[in-house]
Amino acid sequence: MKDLPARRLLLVHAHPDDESINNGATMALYAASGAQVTLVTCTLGEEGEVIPPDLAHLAPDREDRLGPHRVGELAAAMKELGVTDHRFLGGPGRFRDSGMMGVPQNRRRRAFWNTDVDDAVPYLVEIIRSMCPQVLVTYDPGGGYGHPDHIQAHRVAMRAAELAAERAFRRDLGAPHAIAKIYWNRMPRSVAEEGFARLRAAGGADFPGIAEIDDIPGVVDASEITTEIDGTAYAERKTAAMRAHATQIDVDGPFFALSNHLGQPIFATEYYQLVRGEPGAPPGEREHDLFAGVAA
Ligand SMILES: CC(=O)N[C@H]1[C@@H](O[C@@H]2[C@H](O)[C@H](O)[C@@H](O)[C@H](O)[C@H]2O)O[C@H](CO)[C@@H](O)[C@@H]1O
Ligand SMILES: [Zn+2]
Repeated sequence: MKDLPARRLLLVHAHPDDESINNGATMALYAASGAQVTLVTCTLGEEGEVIPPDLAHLAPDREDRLGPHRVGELAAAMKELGVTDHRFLGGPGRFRDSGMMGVPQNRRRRAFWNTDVDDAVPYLVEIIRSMCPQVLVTYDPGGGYGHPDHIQAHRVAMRAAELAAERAFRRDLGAPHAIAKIYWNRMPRSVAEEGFARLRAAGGADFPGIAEIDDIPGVVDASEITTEIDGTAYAERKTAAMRAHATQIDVDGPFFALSNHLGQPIFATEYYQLVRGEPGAPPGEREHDLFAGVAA
């Protein structure tokens, strides 16, 4: 197909930091294998909190310069993962971070949550039709943990995947392309529980508290998991990418905390649920490759 790499993976995320937390090892693994890894981030994370005191001036209720700063954090994180193709949906700053569910920022004019899905979708259709991914990764319908921008990123990603394949939809955005496999980010509850047991055994690391399992995005029963990607060889790259998001993530060895200072485990094996396309493993067995079963 054109002169594109043989394997092409597209990830759609809401804020700079989500990609490293959810898929850092997977992205590093496929980038190292020569696949094209394209990250689309829907906002700049303008409404985030700020962990380092010396950067507190960037906050949205102060200088409101957190968005541009996080663009730099994302670039540093991508360098750690070896990912060279990362884009903002509609260009940097088109859709603004909406804040947590229920805050007044949800209703701002440019808030991603306040955007009609069909106004955002064409920007992603154009990307899909230009890089022709065989695999798409995004959040489940609940956005992993209910953040409005995560829910909206799910909606835009799923709708764009559908319309990108429609022959009658906006041919000015490129030739139709059907994505072979679509996955949602998931975490088996049993693995999450084991991770928190490790954190407690380590005395909670250096964090003042420990997060709850339901703070981890996409936790489901292990029976829902179709695919696990063993990124052990890329654990240090994932951790380095998470450290690069210094305004949002505080890393302590194999553990981290967000700006709520509640410790969570870092997982080098990352889990997925195949929701569109044919599984690449026998019934009852998990895939160990997102491209399993995809025609070369
Ligand atoms: C991982 C993620 O999606 N982070 C979002 C989230 O940030 C959280 C938010 O600031 C919350 O108030 C804190 O308690 C929590 O610690 C943060 O992780 O929401 C932000 C605002 O929309 C967003 O910028 C950030 O990327
Ligand atoms: Zn997020």
